[in-house]
Amino acid sequence: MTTLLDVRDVSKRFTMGGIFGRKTVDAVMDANFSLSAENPEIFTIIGESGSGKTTLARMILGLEDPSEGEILFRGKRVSRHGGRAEKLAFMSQVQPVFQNPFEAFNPLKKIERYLESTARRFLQTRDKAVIDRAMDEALQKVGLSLKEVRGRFPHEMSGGQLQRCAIARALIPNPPLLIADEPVSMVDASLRMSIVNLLKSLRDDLKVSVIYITHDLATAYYISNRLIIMQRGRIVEMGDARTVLDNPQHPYSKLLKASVLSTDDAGDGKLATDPGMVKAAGDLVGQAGKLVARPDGREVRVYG
Ligand SMILES: Nc1ncnc2c1ncn2[C@@H]1O[C@H](COP(=O)(O)OP(=O)(O)OP(=O)(O)O)[C@@H](O)[C@H]1O
Repeated sequence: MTTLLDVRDVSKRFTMGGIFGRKTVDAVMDANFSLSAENPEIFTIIGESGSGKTTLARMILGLEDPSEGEILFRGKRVSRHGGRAEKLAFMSQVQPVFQNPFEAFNPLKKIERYLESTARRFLQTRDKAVIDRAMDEALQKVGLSLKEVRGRFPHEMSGGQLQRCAIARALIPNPPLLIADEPVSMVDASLRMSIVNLLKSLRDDLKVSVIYITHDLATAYYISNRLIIMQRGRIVEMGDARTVLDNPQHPYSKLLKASVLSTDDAGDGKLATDPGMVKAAGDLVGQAGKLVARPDGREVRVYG
């Protein structure tokens, strides 16, 4: 297997405050997983608020350096430092899609301006015909066209359409990997599934791998190949998405699943939790993980 992304023993500790009020947060602890270059997949990172999902994504994007461990993309170490050309080459391979498309676009700028500057930057050309073609191709991949988008400002589009434009922008350099951090949580409920299906078709039709970060177990179940469940910085369970979600092994994963089924808040993407159960699950985290063989022959790794 050729490895696309290799996350090896990665931890991130933030230190805040001065010498007297110093505080540290272990945002990510000992994360390990890898994605294959040959088999594009949707790899989901799930966990409630503050569990370290975004920090892990920022390290994969080279926006933060790990405190320990290393992240390799196609065998090369990902780092916040490095020259402009090196960064551009990396960014053409790994592109982010953020949560709020309305924040990703300046309300005073036409959408095509963003697409244009991305195309100019990655294709290293000023040729208008080449740039227009690249923009149109990327927009077609998300079910839009340059004709539909041209001349429009962000507020003239729905959240779903704007998120498609953000995904189109990310696709301009033809990256093999997208990191989508809660890409549907700010999109109208009625349009969410169309974005989720779009991620699925990027994987199936364009062979793009997607790291999908979410609170939402339902969409995770629907599109993911594999997933990891994070709690307070640690991966507590990892495996085939349906195997894990059909029959979670770790107490925290069980709790997440139970919370979705039992609270009204789940629709907002926030999971209500019982503090007693969270503590019980938390106490188990930090013990060595073990592979659990399931009767159907599949395996999940369970920590605790
Ligand atoms: N730059 C930073 N400085 C200090 N602490 C940070 C920083 N970034 C994140 N943290 C802390 O690290 C922990 C993990 O945060 P992170 O944003 O990665 O979680 P998350 O799972 O993405 O949460 P959410 O779903 O709310 O976005 C939290 O306790 C957060 O407060």
